[in-house]
Amino acid sequence: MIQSVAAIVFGDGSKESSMRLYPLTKRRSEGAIPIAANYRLIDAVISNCINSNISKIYALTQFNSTSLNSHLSRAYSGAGLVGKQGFDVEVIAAYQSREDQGWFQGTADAVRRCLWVLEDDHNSALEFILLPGHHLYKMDYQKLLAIHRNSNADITLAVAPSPAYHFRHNNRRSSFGYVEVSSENEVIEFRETRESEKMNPTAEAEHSTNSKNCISRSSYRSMGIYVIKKDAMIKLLREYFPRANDLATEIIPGAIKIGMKVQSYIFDGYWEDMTDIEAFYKASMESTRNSTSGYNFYDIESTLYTLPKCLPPSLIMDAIITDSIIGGGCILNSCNIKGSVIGTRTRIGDRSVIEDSVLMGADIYQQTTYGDQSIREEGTGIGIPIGIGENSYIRKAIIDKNVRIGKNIRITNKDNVQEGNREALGYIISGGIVIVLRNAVIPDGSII
Ligand SMILES: Nc1ncnc2c1ncn2[C@@H]1O[C@H](COP(=O)(O)OP(=O)(O)O[C@H]2O[C@H](CO)[C@@H](O)[C@H](O)[C@H]2O)[C@@H](O)[C@H]1O
Repeated sequence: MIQSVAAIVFGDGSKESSMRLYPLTKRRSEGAIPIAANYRLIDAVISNCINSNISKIYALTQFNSTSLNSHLSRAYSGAGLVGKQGFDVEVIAAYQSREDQGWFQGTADAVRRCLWVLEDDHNSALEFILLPGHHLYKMDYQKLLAIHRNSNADITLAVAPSPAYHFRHNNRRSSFGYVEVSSENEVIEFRETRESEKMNPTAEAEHSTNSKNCISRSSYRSMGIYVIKKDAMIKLLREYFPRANDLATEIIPGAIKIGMKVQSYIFDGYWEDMTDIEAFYKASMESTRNSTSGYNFYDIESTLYTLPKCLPPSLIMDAIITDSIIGGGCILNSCNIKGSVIGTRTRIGDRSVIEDSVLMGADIYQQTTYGDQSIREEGTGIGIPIGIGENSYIRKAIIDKNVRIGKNIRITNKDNVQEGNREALGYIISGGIVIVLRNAVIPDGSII
């Protein structure tokens, strides 16, 4: 286990950052979003730490953090993580004190206000690895740390080639970190680039020679992942930039300006930073295919950990299921499921068809008999049990947790709406994908 480095995982900081995956973040932070039937997004980053033998992990949480805090402490604290003794995830929820009034104002402010914990005598870390908590990727952080140490850098950024995908589809993205590096991969320039300022994608991919400085340059996208020497971090946050709130827009460019050594680690593996609903949907659909693209959930060399649950095996009766993943404890009657993610404790009624969709499942098994007519009031939604009723058709949708979907409904985005807020009716359409809100009730016969 590496004792000299500790990880700082960012939960979710603000209303703004939580909007990119809205409405999945209406009542939870980004890291707590269920993914691939059995997991939460934050499991990917925590598992990277565990698989990289980083034993001390601080999770800084603030906005909509109840379910994230609960998942982290139940899954990874104390005896929760079976067979992985010595690992510790410490949740530091945003707090106020006599000196520090108000909430954390950004990533730099959050770290600064937790320095007293990070500086603790019991904490032997000499470096910190700072990680966004909602990205889906596998990275051996030891490789990143090796680059950082071998180049004797103060800060090392993980960077990725900029895929054209982000330029073509990502209209809602407000900013990303644009990095220029020298032929030795030292960072020459870092700036957080607004959508309107984006460089031409073809030009960006090209390597260029800066005639003035005679430096060969290449451009990359920052992954928002940083290794920082403890001393440098304390100096940057307390002495040089005591009022800076944000790491990306203030601290990193500031460090380059004052001459600190900022190195880059080029990562060319699968990485999805979940910048919007379309990205989440795409990553979910990839999880249903046995292909080399996408996140490998089946890699025994790097286990994806999560909260162990005492769930019975899924009960599948006369159903036809293709190209799909099914979580634990589901009850699937005579239904047809294709290209879909079926979350834990999902119930689906007879003759229903689910295609290219993500069902997040349920937190509880309902005690009512499924479809009990005696408690149903037609057209009102009253008496509809959690799950999908019989004879319903759902295509290209995300159904959040604990949703009660009646019988004979159709969710296919029949009018081909691209963006639409129908929260009062229990759903939102984003990028042409219908998202049914957590706990929503969709009455019998509804057509969306
Ligand atoms: N006060 C707070 N407390 C706890 N958590 C907080 C927080 N404020 C923010 N966070 C979390 O910290 C992470 C970074 O969030 P930011 O909003 O600062 O940057 P963004 O994700 O847009 O871009 C970043 O990541 C992209 C890659 O996705 C880079 O390109 C870009 O340079 C970089 O700024 C997110 O996981 C966010 O939820």
